[in-house]
Amino acid sequence: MAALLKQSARLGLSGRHGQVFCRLPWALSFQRYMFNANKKILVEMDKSTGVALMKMANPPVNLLNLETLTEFAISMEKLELDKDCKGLILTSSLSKVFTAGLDIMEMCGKSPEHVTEFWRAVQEMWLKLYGSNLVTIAAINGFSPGAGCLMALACDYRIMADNVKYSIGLNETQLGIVAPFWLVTRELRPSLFS
Ligand SMILES: CCC/C=C/C(=O)SCCNC(=O)CCNC(=O)[C@H](O)C(C)(C)COP(=O)([O-])OP(=O)([O-])OC[C@H]1O[C@@H](n2cnc3c(N)ncnc32)[C@H](O)[C@@H]1OP(=O)([O-])[O-]
Repeated sequence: MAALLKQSARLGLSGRHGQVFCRLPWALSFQRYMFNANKKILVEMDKSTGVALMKMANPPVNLLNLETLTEFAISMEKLELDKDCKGLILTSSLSKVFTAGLDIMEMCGKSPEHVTEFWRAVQEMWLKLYGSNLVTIAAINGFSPGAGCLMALACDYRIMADNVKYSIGLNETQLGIVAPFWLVTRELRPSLFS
């Protein structure tokens, strides 16, 4: 994946929003930094390649709760502000789960205010990823139901571990959750709305 990004940079390929890559100056080579606010989202930025590796790290199944979604949005903002960052690989620190999707406990028995705040954070996560100027790659290294699939769809490229046990898909209707309109209109059935 890093090689894919490097190759894109060498060929001068454009990102989704017309961003053109260029080689990094020698002075920045081999520089790395890491950040994580609450350790649910780990980011390792390699300035020599311009590629950031972002790992979801919320065991046991990387649930996307309000805290994790907020941390994700902040991490994306930091990377967007880093002029050296050209690409992002989004993956999981867990061995067999990319993410189990939205934490359904955030929608169960909670106040309307909390649920509103939670869904706003879900939309913000999608906006940050889908609207990113970075070249984004989802490295799906395990199960990826519901919002895990949404995250993968929001990236420019998706690569999934070659294991028949792992599944990916939008299964939220089985839980009585309707896919948000912005997901349907922008990614699933765009031709219907253009
Ligand atoms: C598209 C836009 C809308 C999106 C909607 C969604 O994302 S809707 C969501 C769509 N997502 C799904 O439908 C995911 C369904 N989950 C799965 O398919 C499996 O958990 C797995 C295959 C991801 C991992 O299998 P595994 O054998 O490695 O792990 P395990 O199964 O033993 O789980 C460990 C613990 O996590 C708990 N927990 C899990 N998920 C959720 C959740 N979403 N929430 C809360 N809790 C959840 C589980 O109950 C258990 O708790 P316990 O008993 O320890 O207190």
